Amino acid sequence: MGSTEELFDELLGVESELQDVEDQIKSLLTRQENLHERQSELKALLEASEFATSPGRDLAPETVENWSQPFEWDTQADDVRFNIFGISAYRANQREIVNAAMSGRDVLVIMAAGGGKSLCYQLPAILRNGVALVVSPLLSLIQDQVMGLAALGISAFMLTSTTSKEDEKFIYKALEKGEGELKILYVTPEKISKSKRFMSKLEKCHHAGRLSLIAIDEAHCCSQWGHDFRPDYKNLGILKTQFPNIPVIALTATATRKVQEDLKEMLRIPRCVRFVSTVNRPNLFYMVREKPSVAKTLIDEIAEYIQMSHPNNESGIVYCFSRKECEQVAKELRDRGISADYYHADTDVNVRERVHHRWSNGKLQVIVGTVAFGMGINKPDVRFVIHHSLSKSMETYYQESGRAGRDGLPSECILYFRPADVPRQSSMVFFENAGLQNLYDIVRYCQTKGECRRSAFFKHFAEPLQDCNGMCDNCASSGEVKELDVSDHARLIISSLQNMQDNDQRATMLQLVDKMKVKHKEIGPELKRDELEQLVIHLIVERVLKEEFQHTAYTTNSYISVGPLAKQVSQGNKIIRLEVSGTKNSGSNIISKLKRKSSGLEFRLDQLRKELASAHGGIFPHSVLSTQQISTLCTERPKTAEQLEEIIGKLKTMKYGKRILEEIDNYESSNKLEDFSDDKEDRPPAKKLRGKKPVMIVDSSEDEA
Ligand SMILES: Nc1ncnc2c1ncn2[C@@H]1O[C@H](COP(=O)(O)OP(=O)(O)OP(=O)(O)O)[C@@H](O)[C@H]1O
Ligand SMILES: [Mg+2]
Repeated sequence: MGSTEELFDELLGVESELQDVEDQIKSLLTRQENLHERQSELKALLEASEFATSPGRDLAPETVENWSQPFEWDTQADDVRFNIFGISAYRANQREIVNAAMSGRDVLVIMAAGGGKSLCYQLPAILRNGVALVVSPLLSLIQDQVMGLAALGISAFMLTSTTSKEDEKFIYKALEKGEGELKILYVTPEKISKSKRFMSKLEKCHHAGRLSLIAIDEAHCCSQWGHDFRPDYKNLGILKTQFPNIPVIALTATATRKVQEDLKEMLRIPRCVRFVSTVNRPNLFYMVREKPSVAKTLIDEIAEYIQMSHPNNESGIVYCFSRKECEQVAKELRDRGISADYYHADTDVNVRERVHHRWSNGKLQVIVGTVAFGMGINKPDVRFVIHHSLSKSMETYYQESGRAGRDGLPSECILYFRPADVPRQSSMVFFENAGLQNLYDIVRYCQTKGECRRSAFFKHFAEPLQDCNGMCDNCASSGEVKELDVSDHARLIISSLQNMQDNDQRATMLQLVDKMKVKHKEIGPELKRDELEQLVIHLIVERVLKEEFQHTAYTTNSYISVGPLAKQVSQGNKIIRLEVSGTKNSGSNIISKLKRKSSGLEFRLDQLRKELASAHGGIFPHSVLSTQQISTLCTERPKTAEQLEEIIGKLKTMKYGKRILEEIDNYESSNKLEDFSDDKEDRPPAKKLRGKKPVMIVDSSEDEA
């Protein structure tokens, strides 16, 4: 036996080795967990892509039933669609969905934002006898819908915390006794799970055979895998249990298979007819811009884009990373003459609603918001969505950018990317389920210079590729993309990092790049600072490096360390290539091409719809005329009520026809006169461009009716 001292020394050694082993076990367990997670994700993706490419599937309804054949309600459905809704033709899958619901089947509708899901349940609700129940997650969405339907003369009500006693009485009477005219009733999910009184009235309505259908809008809120999970949505399965013979129509824009399967189970509609439309939004132009490192330069660029491409006050959204950034960006845009305001979770609810309302009515051009400005956005004519910083995943970016162009007209989605934004986001999402994985997916999207942006969405949602038709910067630009072999740079980065790690030092991305800036010159080709930053991010995404997180009392910092694939690069088994643009910033050419010119008549009809909307109780301008209808009116130029009816249907012609025809007539006469002078169309007043002195546009108080 050795001396006590020797024993003690050995004990220390063993303890330290044990600690080492425990650390290794911990890190292996984390790795195992991550791998399991990725494994199941990959399996789900594979399954989805097998499903997507299996013969006979072309994104059409998967059942053998033929929902496109003639049905007995065709004529009546066409009449309501055109003469009440003013919609001249069905979009993809709409007619089939209406037919399945009219046939009494449960239906699951997956349709991209703006695809026209509302019509799919509103039309059967009008055609079927009785009251349709619609569950929707947000008060603001419900209010918009009820107001829109009221403008069409459809008897729609909502039962929420804001409903007056009088209306509540009317609704309960209508449910219980069938008195009064009630066609569509909107409720929030809380009503179903929390109000016994409501459920008992609904029961009576059903018992008397007056419950026509149940629609569950934004149905992805049921699923924890969706992006807007709402606990009260979990209980909606009770509707099918209580009313098994009433068709349920669940609608969502979220495409992942996992969420779809979850929905079927939670809503208890296992045998529903499923209609999946493509995730593609062909009218959206996707583009990624290099984000200038100086904040002011970036705002100048954004302001210039808005003023040049959207000079007629066309609506837009700017998404920012933080609340403070929202406030700053909104102010800076105002300083440059753009009517902008901010929206985030810290703003007072009433102020927030006011901002949203002014924007919806076209009185405010731009909302600068955080992700909190989300689901309640119902505005169809958002012409641009700008991301001041990257989103946290492809899914979120798809949702946020997808708020543009819901009316199907060309709109732009611009994302400003710079590598330094990656650690900012990653230190927020690293603890989320697959948070880093999701973030790195969108980073890959941003860094791609040679591949179609759309293809990233198709891959993400496991859908066969479709043509982009030049509707993204990479497809539209003829700018040359060079691929550099930067494996030597990568090796240098790895060895420096290894060195630092061995000396118990660590570096953030910026510190690492600073270090490399000096060192890498010897190996060439020389990379610029921003290219070195791109490279470090590229290596993280490729798992050659990895981010590690350190918490302080105030913040979480991201440090870079050597990742699982570093060895392969060091040993020369993996080549690292970096894409760099041949021509710098070819995007600006595209931005100037996006410049829009609207005709004088378009502007006049836009003004008219705003005026008519105010005069008709402050409904939304797009409820009077959609932007698409305005553009048809500009080309067709109807002269009689009959001609107008062909375009906008009976109801709208009856309500607004006289004024619309007058406006077109006035425009034509004034233009005839002007034809003799020059083609000075009566265009909207040009917006003041940035001068030496900042121009503040303060919304006048007459705005608010
Ligand atoms: N067949 C159609 N033809 C022309 N416009 C249509 C048609 N169907 C719907 N629309 C219009 O498209 C716009 C978007 O419709 P809707 O609000 O129903 O979309 P959504 O699928 O519910 O989108 P989101 O997921 O964003 O809620 C509306 O202005 C609507 O009037
Ligand atoms: Mg909708």
